[in-house]
This record gives sequence, structure tokens and C-alpha cells, in this order.
Amino acid sequence: TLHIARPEKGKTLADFQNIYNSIAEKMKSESAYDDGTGYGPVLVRLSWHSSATYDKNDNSGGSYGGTFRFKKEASDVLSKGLENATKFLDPIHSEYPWLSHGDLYTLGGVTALQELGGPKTPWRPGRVDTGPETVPAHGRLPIPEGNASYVRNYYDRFGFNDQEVVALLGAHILGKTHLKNSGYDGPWDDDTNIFSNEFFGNLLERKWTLEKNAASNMQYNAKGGIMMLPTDYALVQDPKYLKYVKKYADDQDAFFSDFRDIYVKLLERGISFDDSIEPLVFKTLKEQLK
Ligand code: HEM
Ligand SMILES: CC(=O)Cn1cnc2ccccc21
Repeated sequence: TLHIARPEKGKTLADFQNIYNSIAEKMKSESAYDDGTGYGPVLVRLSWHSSATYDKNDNSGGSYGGTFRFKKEASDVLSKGLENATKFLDPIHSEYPWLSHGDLYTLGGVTALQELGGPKTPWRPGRVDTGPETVPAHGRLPIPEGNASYVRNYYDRFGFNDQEVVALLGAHILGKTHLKNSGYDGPWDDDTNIFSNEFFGNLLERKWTLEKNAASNMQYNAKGGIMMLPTDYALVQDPKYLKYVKKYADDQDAFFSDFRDIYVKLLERGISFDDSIEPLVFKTLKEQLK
């Protein structure tokens, strides 16, 4: 499968900054969502799930075709909860019907990441909607129960190495698990909508206890109401992953630049961009205040 980027005709940085601003303003006006967590985390998760079907073996899946818009893909039980993000973005798509769904879902994640204090993340337009026949079968999303070898093998399908996997999973500093979505529960602290390297400090510094939760799933809990999925905890169980957990716990700047790089790589996986397509770097709302 070949995915050639074709940027929307005649659109400039200003046009995409307008979309960024519409999404960011809507995030601000709907900040009460999910008990005050806001829409940022679930928008980041949608950008990940819309890219997570990629398979390097035939270059299928990934963000290019915007296939998450089809119920066949969005109905994957492992994507439960993401209907909140697609419903949030529907009016944005109506306001900018010329934007492809693949560009919408990935731009939504970049906007959310930057508005939550994350790194400035270059973004390139040009994903083109493909039809329902291109929706990959379910089974390409990761399960939370996996151990370190499961995680390593899963990301091998993207061609990501150990350093990239650890950086990418640092996104789990954002947002929450919800029993009604995934059958996992927590965290119960409040600052789950600020992007930082704390995920790694939590892993290393807290005392973790493996417990059965209210949905009879095993998860790691620590005092102070934070939790980890088995796939999160795998990062400190495996010595090769642990090396990078320590690096990122000690060095927030290194985490921010490595996360930015692998997040861009994820959102663009499988797409051929012409070198003439300049990556766009958006201003945050705060940076645009007079
Ligand atoms: C081993 C790979 C991964 C597994 C098994 C996994 C699993 C999960 C699960 C079970 C949830 C809770 C969903 C819910 O109950 O609402 C979740 C939430 C989340 N995930 Fe992941 N995830 C993985 C990788 C990633 C990656 C690569 C990113 C982004 C780069 C990401 C971003 C998020 C975010 C931001 C949330 C919070 C969403 C919210 O607050 O509604 N995850 N993940
Ligand atoms: C603060 C923290 O590490 C909570 N946390 C740990 N693993 C997570 C997975 C999805 C959402 C939140 C998650």
C-alpha cells in the first residue's frame, strides 16, 4: 500500500493555525469534561489509535486514510471511550470540511499535546481519506495485560526500538483509565492534564502493589491514588526498557525532545511526504495573546 501525502490545495500555515485555535478554544470552553480532566488526553489517545493500526510488513493501516471515522474501526472494544473524542471533533470537521479525517485526528492530538504543556510538535498535512474497504481488521491495537516481550514484539510492527517505545509510553502521564471503557481504574489524583516526565518518576519512586480491580483486572496501584497498567509496569521489569525509564525520569528535556520525535514518527508512519512539504509548527493559544 502506497500513501502519498497530498496537502489540501492552497492551504497555508495560517489556515491550519485557525483549525488549531478552534480545537484549542473548544478544549478551553469544555474543560469540565471527565470530571475536569478536559478533552486533551482523549484527543491525544485518538491520534494514537488512528495511527496504531500500522503494519510495516505491507505498509497498511496508520493515520493516512482517516479510517477511524468508520464504525467498523471505531467499534473495536479496545477503543471504547474514543467516541468522546470523535464527537468533540465532528463540529471542527463541519467547520473545515476540506480537512481530511487523517489530518483532523492527528492535528487534534498535536493541538492537545501543545495546549497541555507538551513539546512543540511539527505537523505535516496531506493525509487523504480512503474508503471502508481499507479499514484494517480488529486485532492491531495493543492489550493492556501484556508483559515486556509482548510490548517489544507489538512495537516491532512499527519498526520502533526500545528507546522509542519507552518515550512514547510516557504519554500515559495524561488522562485516566475508566472502568466502563477499558476495565482499568484510576488515577484518582488531579493533575492528569499537564504533560511532563512524571510517568517515569512515578514508575521508579512509588511502591507498586499488583491488585485485582473492580472489573477483576490486575493493575499496579500506589499510595496517593496513581496506577499503572501491566504494559506500563513492564517498562521497569525489563532491564533494556528500565535504562530509558531512568533517563527520562532524570531528564525532562530529553524526554520532551524524544517524545516529540517518536510521536511525529507515529503520526506519519507509512506516509510518503514530498520534501517540499514544510513541517508546520503551531503557536499555542497563550503565545498568541497580544
Ligand atoms: C502498550 C501500548 C498501550 C496500551 C496497552 C494502552 C492502553 C490504554 C488504556 C487501557 C487506557 C485507558 C482507556 C480508558 O479506560 O478510557 C489508555 C488511555 C490513554 N492512552 Fe494508552 N495505551 C498504550 C499506548 C499509548 C500511546 C502510544 C499513547 C500516546 C502516544 C497513549 C495515550 C493514552 C492517553 C492520553 C490515555 C488517556 C485517555 C483518557 O484520559 O481518556 N497510549 N491507554
Ligand atoms: C499518572 C499515571 O501514570 C496514570 N496512568 C498510568 N498508566 C496510565 C494509562 C492511561 C492513563 C493514565 C495512566
